[in-house]
Amino acid sequence: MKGLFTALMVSYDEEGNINEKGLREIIRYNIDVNRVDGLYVNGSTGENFMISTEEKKEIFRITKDEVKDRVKLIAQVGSVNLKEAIELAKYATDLGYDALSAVTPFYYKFDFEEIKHYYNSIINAVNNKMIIYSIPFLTGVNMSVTQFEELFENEKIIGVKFTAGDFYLLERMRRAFPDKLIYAGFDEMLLSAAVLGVDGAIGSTFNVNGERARQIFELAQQGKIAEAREIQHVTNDLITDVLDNGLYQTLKEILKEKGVDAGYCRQPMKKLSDEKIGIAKSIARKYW
Ligand SMILES: CC(=O)N[C@H](C=O)[C@@H](O)[C@H](O)[C@H](O)CO
Ligand SMILES: CC(=O)C(=O)O
Repeated sequence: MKGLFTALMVSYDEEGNINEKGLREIIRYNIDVNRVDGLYVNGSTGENFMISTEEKKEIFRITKDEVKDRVKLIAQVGSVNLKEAIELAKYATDLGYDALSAVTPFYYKFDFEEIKHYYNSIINAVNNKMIIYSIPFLTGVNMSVTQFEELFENEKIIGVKFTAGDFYLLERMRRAFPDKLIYAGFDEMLLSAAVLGVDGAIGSTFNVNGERARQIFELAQQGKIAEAREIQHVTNDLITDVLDNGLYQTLKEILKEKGVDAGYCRQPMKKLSDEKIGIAKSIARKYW
């Protein structure tokens, strides 16, 4: 389960319905061109927190059907609705997903005891493994090394997707948990995280920039830091341009430029203006 995982985008049509043909094209592009080791399905990048339970299941089903066993699959099932999270955990496990992941429960200020109960309830309901999805800038949930340690006492909890810029905490986690899987979550900090010894990375920009991400990660592992840094610089020029123009919408427009029917984002995310579509197209020309 080590390596690079794309946080999979989902193609929606202009009315916000899942475009199955487009989703399958995005999946194939990730396997054939980005050549990632796996897909992280129904994360933030999949616009998971704006869709229904049935739609989440449909995306899990289509993705597994398209991938078969060609790459590893992680199903993000986390939800403030714990019953939904358990239902999705069972569904994805039955489909044959290699691991589950769940975002820390958000919106209400759950205390640690509640968070721990949430993770153990999900993973103990199924015969599968759990990767904690920690993304404090969106959830407001910050956990300490000691709290991660308490969660990791459950052997079915095998790792964490660490989407934060706190490299002190990341180093402490690597030191404390040499046998757990740590995935870097911010693509713009991939090199720094790789130097600290993460096992892999999960990223939205890998939908278009998988090849450069691979180079950064592997060069870092070989100790070729100066070379890796040059590729991180280009990658971050790209990421800065994408973030300035609207993250998920721009990634979808770039995919369209590459012939992939990536569709639109789900409302309330807005459509890009014609001007911004033009900028997205120029980004696609500039970096490829
Ligand atoms: C919220 C979100 O999309 N996070 C992604 C994964 O953690 C990242 O891949 C970022 O999108 C990316 O690093 C750009 O900031
Ligand atoms: C990678 C990431 O944050 C996500 O899509 O869940």
